[in-house]
Amino acid sequence: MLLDLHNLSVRLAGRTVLNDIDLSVNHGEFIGLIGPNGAGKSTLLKAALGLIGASGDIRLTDLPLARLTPVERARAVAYLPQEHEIAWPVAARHVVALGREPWREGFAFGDYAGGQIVASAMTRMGVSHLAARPANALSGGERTRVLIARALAQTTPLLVADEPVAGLDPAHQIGLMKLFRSLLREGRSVIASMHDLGLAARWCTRLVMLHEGRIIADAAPAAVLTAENLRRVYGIEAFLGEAGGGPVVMPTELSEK
Ligand SMILES: Nc1ncnc2c1ncn2[C@@H]1O[C@H](COP(=O)(O)OP(=O)(O)OP(=O)(O)O)[C@@H](O)[C@H]1O
Repeated sequence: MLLDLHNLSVRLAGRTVLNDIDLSVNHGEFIGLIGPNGAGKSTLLKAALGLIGASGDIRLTDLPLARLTPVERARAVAYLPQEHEIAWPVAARHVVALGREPWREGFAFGDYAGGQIVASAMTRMGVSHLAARPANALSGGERTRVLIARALAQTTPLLVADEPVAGLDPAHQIGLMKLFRSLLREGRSVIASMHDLGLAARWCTRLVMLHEGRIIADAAPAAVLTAENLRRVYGIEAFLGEAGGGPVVMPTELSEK
């Protein structure tokens, strides 16, 4: 098991924001974490990584999270936060190279393998041509892709991404979905929060639907994205169909109250 959450609860400012979450991530899964604004998606991802306090059990790569050192954690899981910001005017290639930090040996002389991994992560995200550009002067979508390249360069078995497709154009959205799927063939897994239900339906192997801090569905996409669940959780009607050999989910209207 890459990640195992049991009885996870989070209270923020005196309010229970996550309630009794049980969730396991195995090798080779692309899990879409869906749910309306404020459902608790970011909180769940942060709590799972130990970035905010939570009660319950968290196991990462079969070990209690608290027993792992920061370097061991960073070798197990890479995290793309929701704010895709880079404040410093450093070259994009240096931002991606930060992903290699957890793997740097004390007195390594040159890092040929690391350099190759950084270059390959940049190629996979289509940002090689931006290598020398100051990262704080990139467009929003370019910055997001640089930060995803950094997470890929970390070569972790698990990638946790908070709204990775936000701000990407349609071609880069689909490209990223295909890239995540290709990681599964390497036995790696991805858990990503998403608002685009069409992309989630088509590319994720499993969807976890959060509503008011609780998991209300955890299954294959078609079983989670039902008319009833969409009405209850999002208050929307949607076209549910099929095209090009895969499911299509297109929100169409607000449900009647
Ligand atoms: N630092 C905080 N202090 C108090 N409440 C918080 C804090 N951070 C988040 N919350 C609350 O916790 C709930 C869950 O927030 P969270 O950011 O996890 O939602 P989300 O599902 O990621 O939403 P979105 O889709 O809008 O990003 C919200 O009601 C939010 O207002």
